[in-house]
Amino acid sequence: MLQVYLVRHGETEWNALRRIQGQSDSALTAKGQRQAQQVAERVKHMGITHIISSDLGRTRHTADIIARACGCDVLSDPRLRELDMGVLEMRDIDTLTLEEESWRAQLVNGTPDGRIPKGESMTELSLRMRASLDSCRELPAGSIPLLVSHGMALGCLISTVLGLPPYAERRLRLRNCSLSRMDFQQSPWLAPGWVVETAGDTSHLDMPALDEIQR
Ligand SMILES: O=C(O)[C@@H](CO)OP(=O)(O)O
Repeated sequence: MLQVYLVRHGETEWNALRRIQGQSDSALTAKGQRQAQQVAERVKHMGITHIISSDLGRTRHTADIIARACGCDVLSDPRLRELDMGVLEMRDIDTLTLEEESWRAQLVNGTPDGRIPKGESMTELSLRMRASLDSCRELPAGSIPLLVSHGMALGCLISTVLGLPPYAERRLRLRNCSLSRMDFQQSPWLAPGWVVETAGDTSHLDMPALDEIQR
């Protein structure tokens, strides 16, 4: 049975300041680097064979820390990037105008093809995340990959595997450096496919991590 581990990157400067990143980037804080070391300690004896990361800086830095502990190289997959949040990237979440807030709301209220201007829809996000997950099935037998990605991106992936709409990710709390796992199950009794083994586990972190809206 293929097991795929999923890690959200460590806390960043803009996570702590409540600024929207999307496909823009900010550096890991000291706390974020410590979180990455702690998740690395947790997984280093799990036989991870491949570390596959979004190509954004915050995920690459987290992946490099995990890779050093696991003795693996990091492969880059841009399909694991965070949702493109268009014109709202780099903005402070708390100072959006009513109109801007209404664009953001389209991501979470099920508006068909809803998106922030110049940004990406949740359906587009879920399709590219699912394609990245599915490509793990092409790795050699016995591989145990670990994917390093983002809060909305991983939430969207887990939600859609469960048969929920992509925006159900709002109902999942995936804190910085939380660990999740999906298995691809071939069973004569159950429909073959992806199964969520665990989501958002932070038991390896020694201090509370922010959730993605830092409340
Ligand atoms: O892009 C962001 O600001 C947040 C949104 O949830 O995602 P992440 O910190 O996981 O990249």
